[in-house]
Amino acid sequence: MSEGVTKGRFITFEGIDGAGKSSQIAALVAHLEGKGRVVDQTREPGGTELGERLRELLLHQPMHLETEAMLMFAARREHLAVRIRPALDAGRWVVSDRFSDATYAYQVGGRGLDPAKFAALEQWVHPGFQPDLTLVFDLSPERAAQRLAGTGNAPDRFERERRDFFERVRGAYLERAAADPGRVRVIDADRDPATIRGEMLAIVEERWP
Ligand SMILES: Nc1ncnc2c1ncn2[C@@H]1O[C@H](COP(=O)(O)OP(=O)(O)OP(=O)(O)O)[C@@H](O)[C@H]1O
Ligand SMILES: Cc1cn([C@H]2C[C@H](O)[C@@H](COP(=O)(O)O)O2)c(=O)[nH]c1=O
Repeated sequence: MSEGVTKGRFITFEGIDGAGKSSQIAALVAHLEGKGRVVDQTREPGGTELGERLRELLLHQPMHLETEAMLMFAARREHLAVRIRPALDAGRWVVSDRFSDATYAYQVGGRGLDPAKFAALEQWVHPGFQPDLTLVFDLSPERAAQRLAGTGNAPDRFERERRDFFERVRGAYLERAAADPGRVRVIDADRDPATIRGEMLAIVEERWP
């Protein structure tokens, strides 16, 4: 990296549907921009023209679980090539609503994908590359379902899953956090938004004052 260019950082947000990620992403982006960072906010599946088209299929079209996992990684491959890597190389910060931990949680934990197949896809698509920081918003499926019901939005294919599916997804996120505590931080999302925001910003500030 040439002198004078600030190194870009890659921060990802994770959690079961309805845990409250979206609300907090906006707060983090505003905080980082307030500190003069140039931030690229994005999401998965999605973040590119092709990725957004794949998102439509993934959220609405029934498919085999391995097809689902491979399409998640296909969208991610494009996202890395077109958006994430160029932004980081240019010194920008990238804040993404989900990345590969979501595939581990939803497809391995939730659907029962063979973890060796997940590891092979991860190794193919981003060998040796992980987010600098991952924030997992941890909430019970019961509370998350109440929150989602309150939005009045029509549920997608994932949001229509049963409670036990989300229990497994939640468990897989916690497993992933336990395996890599330096990168993955768990935030108790069953609190008021201001308290959650304070803890989230403290974690980021501690790492990059
Ligand atoms: N801490 C909180 N306490 C109570 N309600 C909350 C809290 N955080 C978010 N909500 C509300 O819960 C709903 C879901 O929040 P949000 O869209 O941020 O979740 P999400 O994790 O991004 O969900 P998804 O992954 O499905 O997009 C929204 O109506 C939001 O206003
Ligand atoms: C990246 C990724 C996502 N999913 C699921 C998780 C959510 O239910 C949707 C995305 O919707 P969001 O409201 O924007 O979070 O997709 C998944 O199953 N596997 C993945 O890798």
